[in-house]
Amino acid sequence: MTADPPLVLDIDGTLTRPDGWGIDPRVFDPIRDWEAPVVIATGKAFPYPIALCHFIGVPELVVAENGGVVYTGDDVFFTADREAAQAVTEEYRAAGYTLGWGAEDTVNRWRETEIAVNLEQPIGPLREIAAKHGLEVIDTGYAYHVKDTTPTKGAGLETIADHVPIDLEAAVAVGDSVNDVSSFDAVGRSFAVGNADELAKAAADEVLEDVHADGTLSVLERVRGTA
Ligand SMILES: O=C(O)COP(=O)(O)O
Ligand SMILES: [Mg+2]
Repeated sequence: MTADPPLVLDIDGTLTRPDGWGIDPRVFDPIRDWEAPVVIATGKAFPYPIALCHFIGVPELVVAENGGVVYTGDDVFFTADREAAQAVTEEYRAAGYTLGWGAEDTVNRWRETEIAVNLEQPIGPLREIAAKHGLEVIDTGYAYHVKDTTPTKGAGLETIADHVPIDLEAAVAVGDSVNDVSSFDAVGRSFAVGNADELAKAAADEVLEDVHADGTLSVLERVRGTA
């Protein structure tokens, strides 16, 4: 008997339309019909992947904020707090910069363990201030994330596997950027979409030719029923 392997899916760059922005609607049905757990592992704030699972109609298994927030379907785990990142961005603002998301800032409004900065803002001073506070800045290609160095998507996956039956050795991960490298290390098989950054490409077992959701859909077709 064959089964589907568990999946670990990144959002931005991975489930997005091949032109780069917005979820590609073609991913909804394969995810909904997948006959094994699907974990959404993202740098986005907690409500975004929860809403994605909700609207697709699958159980909420989520690693959010690059591992800062983990949800097993029953319990939420926080592996950092927002205060240090907040202090960094306050200093960044005091130096005359902005986070770049406008007054209401829905990107950070519900973010609990890190802060994201728009890519149009200068990263040099952000990195300098973050380093003074013992934090790191990672560039996902969609935002700069000011974060504690401890949380990672991969560690979040281990937390999920401690609480729900999911075999990470059998799991397949798809991603596009530096924040997916730890996911790739945590699972049995990993794929970088064609648009992935160099770090993700170097860490993946295989680099796909197809970009964004085209790449991810090709993986789903290939690994369906192979566990
Ligand atoms: O929040 C980001 O910058 C990127 O999000 P992702 O991890 O889902 O690609
Ligand atoms: Mg991504």
